[in-house]
Parts: sequence; C-alpha cells; structure tokens
Amino acid sequence: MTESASTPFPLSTPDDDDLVDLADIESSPGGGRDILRGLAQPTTGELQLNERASLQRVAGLSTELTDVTEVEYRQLRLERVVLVGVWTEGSAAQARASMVELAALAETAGSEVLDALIQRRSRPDSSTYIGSGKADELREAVLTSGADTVICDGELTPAQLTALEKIVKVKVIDRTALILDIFAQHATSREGKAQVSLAQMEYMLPRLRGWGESMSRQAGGRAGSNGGVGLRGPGETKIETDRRRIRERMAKLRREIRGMKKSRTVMRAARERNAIPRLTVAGYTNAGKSSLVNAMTGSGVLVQDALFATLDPTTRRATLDDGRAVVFTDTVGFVRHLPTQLVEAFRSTLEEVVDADLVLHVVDGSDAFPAEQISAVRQVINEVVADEGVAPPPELLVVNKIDAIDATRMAELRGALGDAAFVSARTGEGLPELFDRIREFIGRSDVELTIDVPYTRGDLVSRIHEEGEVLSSEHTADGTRMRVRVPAAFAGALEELTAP
Ligand SMILES: Nc1nc2c(ncn2[C@@H]2O[C@H](COP(=O)(O)OP(=O)(O)OP(=O)(O)O)[C@@H](O)[C@H]2O)c(=O)[nH]1
Ligand SMILES: [Mg+2]
Repeated sequence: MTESASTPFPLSTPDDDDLVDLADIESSPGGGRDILRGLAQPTTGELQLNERASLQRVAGLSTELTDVTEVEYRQLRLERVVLVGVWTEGSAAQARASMVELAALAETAGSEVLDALIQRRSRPDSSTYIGSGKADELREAVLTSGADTVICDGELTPAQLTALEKIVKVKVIDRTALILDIFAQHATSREGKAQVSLAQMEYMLPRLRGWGESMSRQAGGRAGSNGGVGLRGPGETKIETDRRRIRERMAKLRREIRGMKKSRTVMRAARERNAIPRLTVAGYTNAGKSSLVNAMTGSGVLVQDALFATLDPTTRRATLDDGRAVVFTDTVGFVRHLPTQLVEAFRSTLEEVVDADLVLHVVDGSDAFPAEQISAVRQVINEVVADEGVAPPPELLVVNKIDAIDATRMAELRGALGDAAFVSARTGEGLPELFDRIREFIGRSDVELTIDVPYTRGDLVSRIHEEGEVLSSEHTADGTRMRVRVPAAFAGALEELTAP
C-alpha cells in the first residue's frame, strides 16, 4: 500500500481535470499500468478519434479499467452515442416516440446520436437489459459507428450496467443518469446545483462498483478532494473511500439545501400574506410553459427548443385586465420516468406546484401522445402531494401549440380534453379565454386584510366598497386604516398598502 505522504505526485487541485491519475496507475498492485497505457490521457473527450477507435478494439478492454472515480466517470460529457431500448408494452409508435424522446434528451445533454436499436421483449433481460444476441448486435453498432457511449432507455440495475458494459466495451448509462446529467449541466442557481449534485450522488451510491476490485487496488498518492467529488484517501480501498466521501458530501449538501429552503419558505410566507393568487405553470418538458408565461406576462423568460431549458422556478407578476394581480411561477419540466432522485431533490421546487392556488398544466397539443405527458406530470404531482399530506391543488389543463395542429387533431383533442383551455403561446390565440378562466377561478376566494389607504386614494376606497366589504375603519394622520374583505386577486393590488 502506498502512503499518500510518500507519493512523488502532487495532490490534485480543484481545477485538475485529468481524470486519469498516474499516481494510482503506478501504485496499482495488479500492474494496471500496462493495461492503462492507452488511457493515461484525459478522457474528457479530447482523445483523437482514431485513438478512441483503437481503444475500442483492444481485446478485453473495458471501461472498468479507467482509473477515475465512478462519479467522475459518469459525469464525463457524453459524446457520440448509440441508443438502445426495450419495447415491453404499448404500440410501435409509442415505443418509437420514447426513443425519439431519448434522442432529444441525449442531444440536450450535448451528445451526437449515431444509431438507435430497439428490442421487443416482454421485459428487460435480467442480466444484460437487452437479450444477449441483441447485445452482440449493439456491440457491432458501437464499433461501426465509433460511438463511445451507449444510452439505455430505462433504469438499469448496477449489475445490468456492468454486464452490458462488459459486452459492448464502452460506457453504458441509463435514462436516469442521462437526465441527471442534463440537470447538472443546466442548473444555475446555488440551490439548483446543490439539488442536482445530491441527486447524482444518491443515484451513484448504490452503483459504485469498485472498479479494479479484482486487482484489490488500494488508493494511494492522492488525498483530499478535487472539485468536490474527488473521492480518494489513503489507507482504504477506493470504493470504501468513495462511499464515505459521497455520504459526507451528501450530508453537507442536505444541510445547505435545508438552509436555502428556509429562506424560500420565508419568501413564500410573505407572498401568502399579500394574498396575491399564485399560479404555477407546470407540465411536460418543452410543452411551452415558459413561452406561455411570457405571452401572459409580457416578460422574457428563457424559451428554448431544448428539454429542461428551465430548471429554476421563475416568478413573474402579471395584472389581469380587471386590474387583479397574479403571480405566475414557471417551473422545471417533467418527463416520463423522472428519476426518483430528482423528484426527491427537486421536492422544494415541486412544492411550488403543490402550493399554488391554481396549477396551469401545460400540454403540447402537437405531441403525438399528449395523454401520456399528462399522466406523467400528474403522477409526479400526486407523489409530492401524497408525501406532503396536503390536498392536490386545483388544475387547469392548458393545451398549447394549437397553431401547429390541424382541425382534425384539434377536434380529437377537444373531444378527449374538453375541459382544457386551448391556446397558442406563439400566436396568442386562446389567451383571452384562458385569462377569463383564470379570473373566474380566482374570483372564488375572498380574503381579509388590514390596509392603510392615503386620503388621496379615494378611488381605492370606492372600489373596495364596490367589489368587497369594509369591516372597520379608523382615521389616522395620513389616511384611513381599514379592515377589508376583498377578492384574493384584488388583495394583490392593495399589497403596498398592507398595514405593518
Ligand atoms: N408552434 C408553437 N411552438 C411553441 C408554442 N409555444 C412554445 N413553442 C415552442 O416550443 C419550444 C419550447 O418552449 P418553452 O417555452 O421553452 O417550453 P418549456 O415548457 O418552458 O420547456 P422546458 O423549460 O425546457 O421544460 C420552443 O421552441 C418554443 O418556441 C406555440 O404555441 N406554438
Ligand atoms: Mg421553460
């Protein structure tokens, strides 16, 4: 065993992005050095294409020989990928749609999709996900296309991942890891980043496989952390160290997230005091949620033809044409099989949904299977609702992108989703009706509050009398202190006057 103190190699630093550690190779008792010769280069995608291709043809070479921690390895940018799916139920068109979505997800993650294979089976193979014959075919596809990664359209067990990697001899990841990767790339806020890291580690923990276990390699030569997920320390097998470090870091992240959540709860409480109706815009990824918020509020929320363009909830105020104020919150999109780790991590974000006065559930009307999107979204909402032990928020279904569908399709959708509002965030069609529906909904609830109305605001006083009720009033030096009962939406307009 090599003591870290005696190593001639420098400790890693946070910006050390060499994922292959020479020190470890040299200290490998199993003589890993020979096998690793070709890999003692950064593997972050800077390998020349021919080098990469040649790597794949070395017999018996598998990614398990790469000396990076599992977490680092899984976080490498995906580059050239082959997709593979198991079609267990539903129509051929649905199976295809699932693969098309997987391709869109892969591209969102920054990879180039070279090939896609799908296998019809009653259920995924317990040992290799796809059947062994298909696995050989997959290996061929990987070789001919020069892919460096295989992405499976499902959640694989750690054993399945390992077994499949042994056959195809390139990195294999599953849908869950892919979605986690996208979230990791897109998260911008401190809280979002912390949540994603936590989710990634949670996913990774049971999947640490102890690469090089067969060589009973012990870590040496590198202690301390590298950019947060450097996970080696002296005197333990690498996998033990990895696990311990990950757990420590997860605990730290959980503490941090709890702190951030507290300040948001305070913000939310302030909003509640103001009684401005809160409308949360939720729905499947790429359904047009941000576009709808923009169309309804005239603001510039990021819109992109990419999955998961929005990760952090964005709140925008809008005034309905009767002067009632509302707050729209744009939220992270949902996707089929949203990793449970993410549901967990984004719980506080999802609580925004559960917490709303009204959820505008946006559906892409131009998608081939809107019903599936709807149930995927409802499933996540129900999960959060069940855990919180609260009543589900009222929902208004909004079918978007009606500019992109023909009359026949429109009639079908109206038949199936009669209660929905039909809009186009792009052309503005249907928005007035949507506003009517919103107004009708929020008019149902009245609130009581105490306000200080300056003498100059006689207009407000008459409106309160018209639309609400004055419970008591008392004249002061600069105005009238009033206890009033008004529609919740009107309370928003009185926000600045709320008495301390
Ligand atoms: N044809 C058409 N396209 C739309 C409409 N609304 C949005 N889009 C397009 O759909 C894509 C996604 O729009 P976004 O508003 O970013 O969707 P989102 O639901 O916020 O997506 P995420 O934040 O990634 O989950 C963009 O390319 C928009 O231009 C619409 O009414 N009609
Ligand atoms: Mg968005």
